[in-house]
This record gives sequence, structure tokens and C-alpha cells, in this order.
Amino acid sequence: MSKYFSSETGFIASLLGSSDVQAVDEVSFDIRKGETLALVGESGCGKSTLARAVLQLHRPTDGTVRFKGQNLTDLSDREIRPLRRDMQMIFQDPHSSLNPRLKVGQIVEEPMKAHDLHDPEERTRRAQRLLEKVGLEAEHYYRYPHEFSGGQRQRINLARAFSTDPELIMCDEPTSALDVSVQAQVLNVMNELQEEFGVTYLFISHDMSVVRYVADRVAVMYLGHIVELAEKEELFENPQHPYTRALLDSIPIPDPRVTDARGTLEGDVPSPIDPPSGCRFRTRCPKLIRPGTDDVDRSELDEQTAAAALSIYEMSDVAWENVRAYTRAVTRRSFALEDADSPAAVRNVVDERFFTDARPGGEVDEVLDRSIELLADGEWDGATDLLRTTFEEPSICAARKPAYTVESEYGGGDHYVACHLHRGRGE
Ligand SMILES: Nc1ncnc2c1ncn2[C@@H]1O[C@H](COP(=O)(O)OP(=O)(O)OP(=O)(O)O)[C@@H](O)[C@H]1O
Repeated sequence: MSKYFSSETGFIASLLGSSDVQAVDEVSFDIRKGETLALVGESGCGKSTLARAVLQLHRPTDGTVRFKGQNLTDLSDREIRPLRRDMQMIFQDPHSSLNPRLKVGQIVEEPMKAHDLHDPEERTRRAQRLLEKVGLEAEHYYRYPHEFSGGQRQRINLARAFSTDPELIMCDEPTSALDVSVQAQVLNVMNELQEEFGVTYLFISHDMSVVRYVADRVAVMYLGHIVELAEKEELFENPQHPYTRALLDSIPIPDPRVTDARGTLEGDVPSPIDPPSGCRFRTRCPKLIRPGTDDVDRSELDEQTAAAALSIYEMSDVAWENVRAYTRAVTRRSFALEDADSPAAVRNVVDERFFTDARPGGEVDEVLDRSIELLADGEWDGATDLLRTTFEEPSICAARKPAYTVESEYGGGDHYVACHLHRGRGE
């Protein structure tokens, strides 16, 4: 399923000559009855769009969404309306999501009324019972939302979402606006409700600690793609995608004695209007596969790039690591040339920083020298283009979209990983 947004009048779109924001691009997965599937990734990677497209709140641009065997994308809004009883949502902000003019009871009853469920007495009874189940009291039915704390309001939202006895609840960062101690309480209530009612959660979060707490399986999103999907234990103990590893490395360690900065993600997420081809993480990936090692069609490369590809293939692993680090650093402009303004001076800076242990040699050295001349002229964009065209574009990571299934070592089940490092292990 894909969901693109059109932004024809956008300034950036006019510069790039394209108008589509590829918020979600060709993702494919299933959600199992009664499980919690967590959707995790940095802000803007498409989590909310994906969840809304599942519920048809955003109609997908392409593809299908099946709910209990029925293709929702075939149905009109009118045909979907009765199904919404089975698919509820809980949002992040417990303050703005409750109508301040309505009493708690009316809020909890509203979905039942909308779907014409039960008579008024039964609705009241259900609402009061649900308030108790989420850890509030039956008499809170007569109060107003402003009388409650953030955690209590999220409990009211839970009671409301459960009022129609739904099968699937989409939870969009339901606890991220709450204090950590309150978060745990609300998550516990959610777990208890799930056990009692057998409901399925699609749980969106950018917080790996919360995901570890609630999920059965975890889907990791990056720039509109699902890059990894596995049972929780498997994902945390045996992560296979470099992006997942970087996300896990950025979880803070709750130990004041650990003070060293841990590996975090380098650089910015590229624009979803013009995302990188192949693997979308390749522009930030520390594991970019060197060109020439795969069946990428060399006939499509120009002579110079093909020659470079050959010597890229021949250089040592250490030299390739250095070239990769240098390319990423130039792309991000993450080092200063200070007063080095001649090619020789720039070369000294670059060598000292990136190539102390190994110089690649051959064609690659010539490309590096040309990039150094560009840097000496202040042409960082030109140097970036040259390095990327030579070292990144011919890589399988740029040429093909990855999709592999690997053996699970921990939780069992399928382990999907969209990274070409797993090529050869079944596609
Ligand atoms: N209605 C829209 N029109 C145009 N672009 C949109 C629209 N909604 C979302 N986007 C873009 O789609 C991309 C994905 O956004 P989305 O909100 O799904 O990400 P997210 O992972 O949920 O982020 P966050 O955690 O910040 O909510 C972003 O680049 C966003 O700017």
C-alpha cells in the first residue's frame, strides 16, 4: 500500500519539479488478531500516515488494505462507516482530544450513539463499567474533562475507544505526552484491557523503551518504507537493519555512570518528495555496500564511473570504510577545512582525518583528488555529487529496493529485513 500527498503549489515541489510527498511507499505487512504491532521510527517517517491509511482515514494512493478479509479500499465512505465501530483510534494529546463542553459520560457514550448501539440505560451502564475498568470511578461519568489529569484523560479516551467493543485500536503515541510514571500506568491499563477483550493494537511510537514494553511485534519505518519487521524479542536482540541498530543505540541508558556518547544517527532524513532510490537509508547508512560487488549492470555506468567501480571493488575493506566515511562527511559538511585553501592543504586535512591508515589507490584516488580540488574551491555540493555518483549510485543499495526474510534467532516467526546485506538469503 502507498500513500502519496500531492503538494502541487508547494515551493519545494516547484524547485524539485515533482509534487508528490511519498509519505508511505509500497509497504506490505499484516496485523494479527489480538497482538500489539508497534510502528516505530523518527518523526516524519510516515507512521501516522500509514496508520490512517489502514483505517481509511486517508485513502491509499495505491494498493489494498484488508480487514477481516474485506478489501477496505474497494468500499465507499458510506460502506466503511459501519465498520468503524470495529476500528477505533486513540491520539497523543489527551488535552485537546476530549470535548471540554461534554461530560465524561457523554464522551464515552458518543461512539455507541454514533453506531446506534444499545438503549440509553445500557449505554450509561457500559460507560460507567468501562470507566471502572480503566481505573476511574463510575461517578466520574458526571464530571467534565478539565477536572482530570493528563493520565486520567487518556484513560477516558481508552474507555471511549472500547465502548463499541472494537477489534482494532490504532494508538498514535498515546502516552508520549505523559510523565514516565503515568505512562507506565496507562500502558498497564491498555495491556489489561487487551487481555480481557482480545483487542488488536496498532501502536505508533518513536520511543523504543515504550515499544519494548508493549509490543508483540515491531515494524520499523524509515522515510515511508518498512525496513524491518520481527517479533519484539528478535528485533531487540537480533536487529538486522543498520537503521534499527542506530535507533536501538540511541536509547538512553538509565545509568549515571555511563557518560560516553553512544552512536546516534548521522545527518538529516532526506525529503520524502525526492527520496533516494533503492534503499532509502543508504544516504545515511554506515554499511553502504561497495559498488562492483554485485550484479549491478555496469553497461549503464559511464566509462569513468565503471573504471572507478572496478578499483572500488579491488580496494581493501579499511580503505572502503574510509571512503564511505569521507563521502558521508562531505555530504553532511561535518568537518571544517579551517584555512586550508589550496588543494594540497585540503588534501592534508582530508588525509589526516579520513585516510590515516589506508589510501585506496588507483582510480579511486583520482576521484578523491578531484573532490579535494572542488572542496578547495568551496564547491561542497559539487564534491558531494561527485562522491555520491561514484561511490553510492552504482551500489546495489541505490539500484534495487531491498526485501529479504531471514532466520529468526530469538522470538521465532518471520524476520523481514529490507537491507541488501542479506542478499543471497532469499528474497
Ligand atoms: N496532509 C499532508 N499533506 C502533505 N504532506 C503530508 C501530509 N501529512 C503528512 N505529510 C508528510 O508525510 C510525511 C510523513 O508524515 P507522518 O505524519 O505520517 O509521519 P510520522 O512518522 O507520523 O511523524 P510524527 O511522529 O512527527 O507524527 C511527512 O513528510 C509529512 O510532512
